[in-house]
Order: sequence, then C-alpha cells, then structure tokens
Amino acid sequence: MTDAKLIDGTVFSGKLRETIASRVAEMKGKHRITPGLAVVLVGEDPASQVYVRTKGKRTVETGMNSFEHKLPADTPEDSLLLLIDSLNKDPAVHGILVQLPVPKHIDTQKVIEAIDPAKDVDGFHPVNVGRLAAGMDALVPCTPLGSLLLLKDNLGKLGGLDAVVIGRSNIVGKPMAQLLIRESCTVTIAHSQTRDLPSVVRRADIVIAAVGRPEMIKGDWIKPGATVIDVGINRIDLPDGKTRLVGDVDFASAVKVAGAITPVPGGVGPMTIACLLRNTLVACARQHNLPEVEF
Ligand SMILES: Nc1nc(=O)c2c([nH]1)NC[C@@H]1CN(c3ccc(C(=O)N[C@@H](CCC(=O)O)C(=O)O)cc3)C=[N+]21
Repeated sequence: MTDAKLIDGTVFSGKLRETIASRVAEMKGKHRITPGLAVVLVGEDPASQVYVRTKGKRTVETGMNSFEHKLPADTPEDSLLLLIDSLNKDPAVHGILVQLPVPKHIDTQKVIEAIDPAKDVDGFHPVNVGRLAAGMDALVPCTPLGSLLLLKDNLGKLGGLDAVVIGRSNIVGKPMAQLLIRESCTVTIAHSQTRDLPSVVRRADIVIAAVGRPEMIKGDWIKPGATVIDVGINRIDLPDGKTRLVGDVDFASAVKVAGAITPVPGGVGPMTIACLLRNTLVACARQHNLPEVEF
C-alpha cells in the first residue's frame, strides 16, 4: 500500500490567513474598523513566550492590531482580573486571549469567566461552550475548529462517518466532538478509562488524537484508509541531548495505514493560530453588527 496523503497545515493555514487578510482590508476600507486582538501572558515560560510572539506576528501580518500584555509570574489574581475588565471595555479590542496555563495561584476558571463572551476568541467561556453544544452561533475553540477545516478540505462532507476523539479536554476533545456531531458524524469520545482503545480506534473513519501522550496511537490501531488528525504537540528528549516535536500518533507506523494524516509540526498547530485570527475577525464583525464572515 502507498503511504498516506500528508495533510499540510502550513499551506492550508497560509491560504486561510490570506483570506482573512483580505477581509480585514475590506473592513478597514469600507467601515474604518481595524480588528484588534489582545494576548495576555502571565509568567516567563519560554515555550509560551515563543508562541505569543508568533501570534503577535501573524496578527500584524493579517492587518489587525495586536496588543500584548506581559505580566510577571507573581501577578495577583485581582490585577489580572482588572486588566481583563479593562480589555472588555476597550472598543479597540475585539478578541481577548489569556495564554494558558496561568500560574498556580490564579484560578483558571475565574479568568475564563471574566472575559466578555463576545470577545472570548478561545471559545472557553461557559456561554460559548453552551452555545456550541446547543447548535447556536458561538466562538469555537481554535484547535478543534482548525482540525475540522482540515477534515472538510480532505473529505468534503463528513455526514455518517465514524469519528473517534481520543481525549476529553475542554480545550480540544469536548468541543471537537461537538463540531463532529454538528457535521452528522457518529462520534465516540475515548479517554484513559476506555476499554480496549485499539479496537475502538479501529472502527473509525476519522481519528482525532488529543491525549497529550507522545506517539501513543500506533499504526495497527488505524483502519486502512482512515483520516488521522494529530493534535498532540510533545517535545521529547533525544539520546544526543537534542529535542524533537512529536504528536500523539506514532507517525512512522500510522502513515503506512492511514489514507491521510497530519504531520507534527506543520499540521494542526499552524491552523490553531489561523483560527484565532478568524475568530477575532468574526468577533469584530459581530460587535459592529456587520454581516457574518463565513469560512
Ligand atoms: N488560551 C490559550 N489558547 C491557546 O490556543 C493556547 C494556549 N492558551 N496555550 C498554549 C497552547 C499551545 N498552542 C499552540 C498553537 C500553535 C502551535 C503551532 O503553531 N505549532 C507549530 C510549530 C511548533 C514549534 O515548532 O514549536 C506546528 O505545530 O507546526 C503550537 C501550540 C495554543 N495554545
């Protein structure tokens, strides 16, 4: 059998960002509105710093305003909540993202609930979680949304397909399952207590791997021809002291069996950032009662 088709998230996200940039230009030209994204980082975690820098760069490239707020690791919870309140009220800010995880002395749920749901471009606020579950217009979490766009680009209509989502987090697993239900897939959510995970995965036309365990899902778990979306981003240590990024899927064995598969890096990761910009544009349009932008 020939190897699986590679689903190129770098190329696809680049095209998506070009589309977003042209809508932003139109919004600036026609309506004199520049969409703005505020990103808040608490602490100095090096991976988070790199990631926030990339987001800021992409935001500006797309023609939007980027507002970065870097706070020390010992920032009191109250100060963070006050900053969020001021961003909620700032008319130049249409989207707010607080980089997670936040330091342990800060209550993550309190932070999420402090963000105005209309500006919650992560889609983590209970109002957006509920709206997605109820099939209403919502701001949808970026990683599941990016994964869905890749699936639709590869498979077209998803109705009737068997999808298995491995992982039940609020950030990926649960919203991913909601999106797949909305597309009329038959959805199974697997997790650490699922019995005989390999045989559950073997049923699936669509496999979404979001467990956070390096290379856990093996090729012989995959139904031949299935589409595999690897959401995992794990940095592993190599014997020579260097590090390497790997997904939750054992790529070398899965690529022999799957019909199509996302690589890590260069798969879902870049789509997450593109969808963040997409959500900022959508949020901006809604806040100004402009016609919906559809992607
Ligand atoms: N409130 C919040 N929202 C988030 O969306 C959020 C967050 N907090 N905290 C951290 C995680 C992580 N995350 C990534 C997004 C893109 C890449 C990405 O573009 N990765 C590239 C390159 C990775 C590399 O080379 O390091 C790739 O996979 O090809 C990675 C990681 C969003 N997160």
